[in-house]
Amino acid sequence: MTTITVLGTGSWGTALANVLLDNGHDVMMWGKTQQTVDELNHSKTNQKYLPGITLNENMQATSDLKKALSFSDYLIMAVPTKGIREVCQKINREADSKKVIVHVSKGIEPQTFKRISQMIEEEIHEDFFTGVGVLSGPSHAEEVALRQPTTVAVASDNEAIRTMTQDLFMSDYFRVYTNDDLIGVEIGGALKNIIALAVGITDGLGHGDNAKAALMTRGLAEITRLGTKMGADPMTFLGLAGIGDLIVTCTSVHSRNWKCGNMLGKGLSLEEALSRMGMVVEGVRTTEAAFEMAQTYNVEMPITEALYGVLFNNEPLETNVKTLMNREKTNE
Ligand SMILES: NC(=O)c1ccc[n+]([C@@H]2O[C@H](COP(=O)([O-])OP(=O)(O)OC[C@H]3O[C@@H](n4cnc5c(N)ncnc54)[C@H](O)[C@@H]3O)[C@@H](O)[C@H]2O)c1
Ligand SMILES: O=P(O)(O)OC[C@H](O)CO
Repeated sequence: MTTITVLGTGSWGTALANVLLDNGHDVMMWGKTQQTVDELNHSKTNQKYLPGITLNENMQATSDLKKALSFSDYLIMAVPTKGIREVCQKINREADSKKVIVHVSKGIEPQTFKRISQMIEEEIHEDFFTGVGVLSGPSHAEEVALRQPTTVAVASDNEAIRTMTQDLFMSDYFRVYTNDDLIGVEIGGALKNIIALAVGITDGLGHGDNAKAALMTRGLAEITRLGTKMGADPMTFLGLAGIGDLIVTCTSVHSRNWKCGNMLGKGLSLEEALSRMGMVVEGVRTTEAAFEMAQTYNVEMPITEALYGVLFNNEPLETNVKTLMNREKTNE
């Protein structure tokens, strides 16, 4: 049995804590919302994020970060990309020992173009830092919390973090592969959300499966182009953190990014769609980052550019579909 601290009491942090508890580990969750913390402790549920699901009976949580950090030196960080730096700064204030941090978030920071492991490395003081990894792949919290078969990859430059994380999470319903391409695993997880938004839009517009397949296939080409420019191994995009996650996010009824895109396709504004979601839709912020990266590094990303125009410049959906279809003819 290992002690583990999970930071973030949203859908994904809760589902992953449940996997670790099912594996017999001693887990402490930390969240900033006292009501959710109380519910996890007393009802063993998290109705806002995982409605109708009863969690492991040993589920425990606290809103006291110092207590959560003194519980374990192995941290799972499960907060949206936007909150990563803030949580790291809080760790610097409250920690008293070195930590391994495995994050499970999927995004890239606009303007800096930083991946999440890079933000963590920048923010966490060396006195509190052992190393960083990422757990990613096709995995919706709603299914993991129901113990439905799921496969993911763990990546880190540190082999001990890869194998330790694999050992802690592996179970008969949660299979973990190691991967030594940290850049590729993080980029794949982040960029697939852009394509899922685009697929949601095309589905919302009433287009068919041909359009969906086209966006996924040409989307994977964009992800691979930018990813390799950032230093990823192109083969990673044919694995769980690449095409695997792209498939699930573009086709699952659980996907927040697909649902948000679908509402846009049906005519809602971005503000309306986001407020109806009530959960993080990482692809919106990542579209901003990837659009800027494409310009800066001169990478061709037509789907990302079209989506950026829709999300941030109020460009009409149908016009952008026509623009994509009528781009200069080219070779596949
Ligand atoms: N939900 C999934 O199925 C799933 C699966 C794989 C990866 N992810 C990724 O995990 C990350 C978290 O997603 P989620 O689905 O759990 O989101 P969510 O919207 O369900 O929950 C987010 C949680 O983070 C908390 N939070 C937000 N900002 C915070 C801050 N600054 N400090 C502390 N807590 C903060 C919120 O209170 C909430 O509890 C995202 O990057 C997402 O892409 C989600
Ligand atoms: O629900 P989404 O769109 O945030 O996707 C969640 C996970 O990344 C799927 O693997």
